[in-house]
Amino acid sequence: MMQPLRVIGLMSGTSLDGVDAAVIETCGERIAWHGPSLSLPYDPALRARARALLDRAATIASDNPEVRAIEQALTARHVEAVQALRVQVEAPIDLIGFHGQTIFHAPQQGRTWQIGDAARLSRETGLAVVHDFRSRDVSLGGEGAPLAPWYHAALLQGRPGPVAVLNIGGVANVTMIGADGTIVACDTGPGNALLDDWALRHTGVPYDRDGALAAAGQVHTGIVERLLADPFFAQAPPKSLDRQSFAHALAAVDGLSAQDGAATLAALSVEAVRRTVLPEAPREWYVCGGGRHNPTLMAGLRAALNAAVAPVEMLGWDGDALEAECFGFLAVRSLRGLPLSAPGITGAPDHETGGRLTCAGIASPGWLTRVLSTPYAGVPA
Ligand SMILES: Nc1ncnc2c1ncn2[C@@H]1O[C@H](COP(=O)(O)OP(=O)(O)OP(=O)(O)O)[C@@H](O)[C@H]1O
Ligand SMILES: CC(=O)N[C@H]1[C@@H]2OC[C@@H](O2)[C@@H](O)[C@@H]1O[C@H](C)C(=O)O
Repeated sequence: MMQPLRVIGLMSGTSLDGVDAAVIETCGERIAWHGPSLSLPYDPALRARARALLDRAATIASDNPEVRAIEQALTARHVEAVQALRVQVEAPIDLIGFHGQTIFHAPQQGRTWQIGDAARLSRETGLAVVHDFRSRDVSLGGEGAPLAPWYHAALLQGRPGPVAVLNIGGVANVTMIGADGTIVACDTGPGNALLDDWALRHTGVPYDRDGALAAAGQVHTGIVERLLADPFFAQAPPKSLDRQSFAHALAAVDGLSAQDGAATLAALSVEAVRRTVLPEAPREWYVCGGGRHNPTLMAGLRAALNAAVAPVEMLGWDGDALEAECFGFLAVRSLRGLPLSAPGITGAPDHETGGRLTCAGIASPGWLTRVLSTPYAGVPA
């Protein structure tokens, strides 16, 4: 068994609220230690600039000066996150897993785009960086997302299925571990993104804090049903979404009161989860991501799913750090050539690895040889 590496995982999700960073010790198959974590918010101006990119990312060139300027500003925030976390850990860090900021995701066009300057991150921290986790999967015909399932499976090891982990970020995604350990995963639909955009427009606050707006409104079920008629919802996994895939839902609720619009968008997110086509009905749903802080979404899920629904804290996990930890875990898997995806997860043709290593300005670390020569012990049960 390989000695675990001490890794900082960095995730900046589709909510565009900031960078989550977490320390994890792992060999890429098991988790030896969950270290400290933190979140560094983007300032509102940076968030607004990044948000503005999303609507035009499909047609912008990769060397567009605004993209590159935002990329540098985001990278600087990631460097700060690493430095802030490092002072909390006495022992040295071996590696960084750097997701980057997704600004466009269209696997059917062979394209997924995460911005972030891995070479700068490596140079300014003096650490090796694994990044670009999704593009190999997409180039092989996979969805490139979700990639958290191997981490969810490692966390759930030994827990009898069928059990589901639901991440409610800007987009929501589920991992289901079946009774025989089979992993099936996909994005379920919008998570918080539509609610965030709606709340910003109507209240000036970029999210529906504690679900208060939605709780005070009426669900317009006709609109929810019309939106759910989109073939995405009846499609079996694998499938994934861009943050903007359901931006037209905002137009569908236009004209409703702030409360009714929020209630209707929250119901869309919940109903999309309920209708997700899974091979087995999970008996337990464990929820991570910012959406678990929204009591209206959580109450909706409890009412809609014929199963136990609880935040992942019930299992002793940290639902705000989970995705950042995940990219630390996947960084080690990438170094070892272990799968990041699989046919039942992203629709990749086989168990596929991915990610790229960037070491800018640091000597070849001794542990790298050790990692690369450690045989893979097998697919985690
Ligand atoms: N107290 C709260 N009440 C309601 N919503 C909340 C609360 N706290 C966080 N959220 C929601 O969680 C979001 C942030 O969630 P999270 O950090 O999981 O998203 P992300 O990682 O950016 O997304 P993704 O998983 O899609 O990449 C906020 O934008 C907001 O919508
Ligand atoms: C393309 C992309 O960045 N997708 C994200 C997004 O945010 C949630 C959902 O959509 C999920 O598919 C994925 O992130 C998680 C961490 C994943 O890959 O598992």
